[in-house]
Amino acid sequence: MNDIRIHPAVDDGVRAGSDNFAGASLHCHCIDSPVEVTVKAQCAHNHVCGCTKCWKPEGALFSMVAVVPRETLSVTANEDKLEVIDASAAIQRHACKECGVHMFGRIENTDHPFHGLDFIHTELSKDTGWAAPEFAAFVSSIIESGANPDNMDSVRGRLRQLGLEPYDCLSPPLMDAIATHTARARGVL
Ligand SMILES: N[C@@H](CCC(=O)N[C@@H](CSCO)C(=O)NCC(=O)O)C(=O)O
Ligand SMILES: [Zn+2]
Ligand SMILES: [Zn+2]
Repeated sequence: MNDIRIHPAVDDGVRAGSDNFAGASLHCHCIDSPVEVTVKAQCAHNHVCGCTKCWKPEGALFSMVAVVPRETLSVTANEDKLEVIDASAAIQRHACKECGVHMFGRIENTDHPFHGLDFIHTELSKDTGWAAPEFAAFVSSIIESGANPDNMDSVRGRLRQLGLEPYDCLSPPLMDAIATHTARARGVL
């Protein structure tokens, strides 16, 4: 089961972040003039994601993605290299045109439960203070990217071994938050 590679940041064990960490800068993979994004907050809900939309480093089965308050994030270099991958998606992912790395995902729909939060890939920072991933989301979705359906027990077993409980959507607290937002929007709560 150990030969299942989830993501480079977790394959050798999940590393805890630092308590008094207040953010750092992220860079894309360009050697020349990399895009720089500066975040002035610790991230929250860091998780590995199996969905087909999140950016994954070469060869990784999962992405690793977290959220920060939108107002704590700014593009501080080479913003002209960024483009939105899919303007129709709930999360508008701003990626570098040259290296393809996603620098941040932003939700512009003010009715979306996670409006106000930006999605970032903390591995793009050389700083190790970022909060560690806490769970695995959209695990079954890796099959949509071509993962072998017969391997799913091993994948879920490896995730549990790493302390990353596997879910086929988001974690229960986040799913409850989405449902609460929806119930309030419908006036039933
Ligand atoms: N099976 C689909 C699932 C895609 C999906 O719903 N992704 C989630 C989580 S991404 C971060 O955890 C989501 O919020 N999507 C909204 C969006 O990406 O715009 C697939 O794999 O494509
Ligand atoms: Zn780049
Ligand atoms: Zn995802």
